[in-house]
Amino acid sequence: MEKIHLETKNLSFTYPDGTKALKNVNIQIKKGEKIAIMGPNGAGKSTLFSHFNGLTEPTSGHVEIDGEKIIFNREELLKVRQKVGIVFQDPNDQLFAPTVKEDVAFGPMNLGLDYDEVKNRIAESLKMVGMSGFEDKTPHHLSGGQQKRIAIAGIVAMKPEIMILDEPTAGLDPEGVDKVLNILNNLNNEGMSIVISSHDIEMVNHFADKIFILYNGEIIAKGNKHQIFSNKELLKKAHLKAPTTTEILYKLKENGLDVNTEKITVDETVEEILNIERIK
Ligand SMILES: Nc1ncnc2c1ncn2[C@@H]1O[C@H](COP(=O)(O)OP(=O)(O)OP(=O)(O)O)[C@@H](O)[C@H]1O
Repeated sequence: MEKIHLETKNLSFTYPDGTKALKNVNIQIKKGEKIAIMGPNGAGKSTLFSHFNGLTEPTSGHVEIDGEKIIFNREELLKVRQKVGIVFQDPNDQLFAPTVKEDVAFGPMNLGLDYDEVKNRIAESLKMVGMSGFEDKTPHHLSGGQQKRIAIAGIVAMKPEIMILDEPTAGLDPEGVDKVLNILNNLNNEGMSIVISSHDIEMVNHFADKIFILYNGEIIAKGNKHQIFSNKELLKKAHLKAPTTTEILYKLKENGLDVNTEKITVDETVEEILNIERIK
C-alpha cells in the first residue's frame, strides 16, 4: 500500500475574531501524489496550507506528516519545516534579501549546512527553476514569473519531501504557467509530493492526480479529474468553470447524443466525438 505522506484528522480552525475557517477537514496525501485543492475565494485554502508545516496551530484536530502528529515545540517544528516546504501566493511575502543568491541561501543556511553545501544548493535549485545566471540580481527587479521561480528555488534548496504551493500559476502568462508546471513535474518525478491550490481548471486538468474541493471551510468533494470536472453542479457551487471539453460533451448530450461526459482531456473528447460519428 502507498504510504500516507500528509494527513489532516478532523482539522478545525477558528480565527480570533470567531471566523470558522476550517471545519473538520480530513484529507490524505500519499507519497509522490500531485494534489490540487480548489475552492472559491475565502474557502479556507490558505488557512489549510498554513497548517501543513505548523505555521498555524489547529483549534481542534491535527496534522500528521509520515504518520507523526505535528507537535508545537521549536525542535519538532524545525523537523516538520525541513520536510514540508511552502511557497506563498505572493512572492513579495517570501523574497526579502538584496540578491537572488542570498534569498535562495536563506533556507539552507538556517538548516545549519556548511558554506560549500549552501553554494551547491543555490546552484542546483536555480538550475532546476531555469534561473541560473540571475544570482546577483535584486529579486524585486525581476518579473512576476521570475520572482515566482526564485521563490520556488528558495524552497527547493531546502530539499523538502513535500512541497505546498498557494496558487503557483496565478498571474503568469501561458509560457510562465508551463515553466512552473515543468518544474513541479520534474520535482515530482524525483519523488516529491506536491500540493497546490488553484482556480485554474485547465491547468489542474493537466497537473493533478487528485482534487479536493474546499467550500466554506469544508471538504465537499474529492476525486480524480474525471469525477470532479464532469460534475457541473459541484463546479458551479465551488465557483469554478467547467473545462471547455466538458461543456462540449454536455451540449452534445443535451442534443440527444449518447456521450460519456466524464471524458476530460482534449484527446478523450475528440475520441468520444469520433465514436458518435462511427456509430452513425
Ligand atoms: N487573519 C484573519 N482573521 C480573521 N479571519 C480571517 C483571517 N484570515 C482569513 N480569514 C477568513 O478565513 C476564511 C478563509 O480564508 P482563506 O484566506 O484561508 O481563504 P482562501 O480559500 O485561501 O481564499 P482566496 O482564494 O481568496 O485566497 C475567510 O472567510 C477569511 O475572511
